[in-house]
Amino acid sequence: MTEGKNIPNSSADVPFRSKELRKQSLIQHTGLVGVIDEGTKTIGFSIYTTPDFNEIAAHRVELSVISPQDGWYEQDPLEIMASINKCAEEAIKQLPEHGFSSSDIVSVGITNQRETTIVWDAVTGKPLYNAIVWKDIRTSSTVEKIVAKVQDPNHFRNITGLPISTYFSALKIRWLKDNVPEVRQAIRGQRCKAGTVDSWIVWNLTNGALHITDVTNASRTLLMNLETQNWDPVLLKTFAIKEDMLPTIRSCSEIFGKITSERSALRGMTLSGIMGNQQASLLGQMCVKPGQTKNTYRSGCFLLCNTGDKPVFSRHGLLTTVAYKLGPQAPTIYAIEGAVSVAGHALSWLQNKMRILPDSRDAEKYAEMVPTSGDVYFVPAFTGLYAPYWRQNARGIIIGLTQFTRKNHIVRAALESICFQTRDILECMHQECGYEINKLHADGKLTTNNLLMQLQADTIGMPVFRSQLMDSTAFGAAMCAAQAEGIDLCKFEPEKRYYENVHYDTFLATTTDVERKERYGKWKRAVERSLGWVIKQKKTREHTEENYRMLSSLPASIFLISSFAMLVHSFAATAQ
Ligand SMILES: Nc1ncnc2c1ncn2[C@@H]1O[C@H](COP(=O)(O)OP(=O)(O)O)[C@@H](O)[C@H]1O
Ligand SMILES: O=P(O)(O)OC[C@H](O)CO
Repeated sequence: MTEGKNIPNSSADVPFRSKELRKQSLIQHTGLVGVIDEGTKTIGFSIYTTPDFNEIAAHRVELSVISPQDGWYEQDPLEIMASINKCAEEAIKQLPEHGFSSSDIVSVGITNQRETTIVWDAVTGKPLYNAIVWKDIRTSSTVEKIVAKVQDPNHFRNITGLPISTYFSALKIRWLKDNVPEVRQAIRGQRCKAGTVDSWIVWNLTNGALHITDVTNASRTLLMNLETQNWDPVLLKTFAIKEDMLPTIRSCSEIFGKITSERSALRGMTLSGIMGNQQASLLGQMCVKPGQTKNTYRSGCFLLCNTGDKPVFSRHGLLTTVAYKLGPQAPTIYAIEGAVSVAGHALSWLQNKMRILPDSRDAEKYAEMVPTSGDVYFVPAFTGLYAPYWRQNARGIIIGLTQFTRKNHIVRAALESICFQTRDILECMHQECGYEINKLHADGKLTTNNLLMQLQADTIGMPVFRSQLMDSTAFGAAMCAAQAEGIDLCKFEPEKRYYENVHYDTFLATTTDVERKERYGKWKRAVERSLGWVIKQKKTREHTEENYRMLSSLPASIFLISSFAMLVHSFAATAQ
């Protein structure tokens, strides 16, 4: 564990890849690569030059979330496609000012929020329900039932690398099958297709010609066998899912096919990369050697540690996942992952629900107004806790309040909660892999918060390297798409710094071992108190199939109004 003085900015004058650098570049460009970056909150399309990977054009839009009841998160699959088309169109419009046109785009890659599940009708191409988002916990009772039956939440861990949890796609597909009559009907008629968001995007962009996914996304479904990298018959049987509903599993980087959708400005271009967004940012952060670790700070946090060509199976609740497979014949590289379900989302909550922050971007300013959190600890277990606790029955707490507590202390405690949760996972990774993790690569929107980065270094006692390429995700996906055989826009050689425009800011720890131990001990005590709060999952009216049938038989407007009323009700309840 390193200690030292804070060196905030090593290259602060270059906030992100500068236009000047691009102009001076002597590199002979080999073509452009476009990336669809479909995140939970934001959808974007970015265009990079190759082989130097400068982002020369981008457009991003926010994606709405539908939350019909507590713990349910849905998104509109049609809005996802419309947003992708909009972003591609707008980004392409920016090309002429850089001396390029859309015909220079040689290849397109996709990177997406993982686990989120969509089912659609293969004949009409229409979604049969909203996308069920990864953090949705409507399947809690099914998880409980399955775990009770197999007697162990880790029953499938040696096959999939994952515990049985609401997080993964298998549970969501099963729920859709059990609760949505249209889905059952489509299954009976053999017209039901299911997949993660990448599959939905590819299906739409190719007018239904391709139903595929890549091995990183497939490894998050709880249906893929990590060894064979095929859908596993035992798991398909357990969740009663037919293989013909599921996409074909491919590598992350190969020529998949042409974009044919007349709605897309990308029509005629070649699709050659697909990666789950957290794996893409691992690649984008150049964490290509065993032991190299990154954390992406967004609504949630996702820490991945590269474990090389052998999967490491966790004993402490981390996930084993495919990191990347850069071609059909390329070796499969694995990672061990810990996810923090509520990171930036805690700030959004303070902003939108508690209204003690005007904007989550003000968190730094507010937290800096107090020297410490005043011994306040905030465990944002809104939907339970993920790794290493895996406790669905935990709920959020703010503890240590006194008459002197101000909102600034709570904001600071929210930032610290992100750091403590990160430390929880790093400690586990160290125990699981035995690697001496001695630095942390950081990216994601939240990393613009300097105080958060400093608190992170202070909490873990090791340097934090913040990528100035805030979007390592899209960057990783661009490299993946650009190096596909037959495209050959670049060779993936992380040692050769084609990517020399990637700058890092370094934050060094300023705390002592004793201070860190004391504060972390208190965090652990706070977590203890948050566990087991939910005694029994309440079966609300809306959970029942009968009620779903009733709602779906109502005219859409009434359904919308009733959903809106529920939403208003929940807002009102939280505002009180
Ligand atoms: N400048 C910022 N400072 C602090 N928090 C931020 C900042 N920008 C975004 N956030 C937080 O990051 C989260 C959104 O990150 P984003 O990358 O857009 O979303 P997602 O992870 O959902 O795709 C929000 O929860 C917000 O609170
Ligand atoms: O879109 P993000 O950044 O919230 O990422 C979501 C993850 O892929 C879920 O596992």
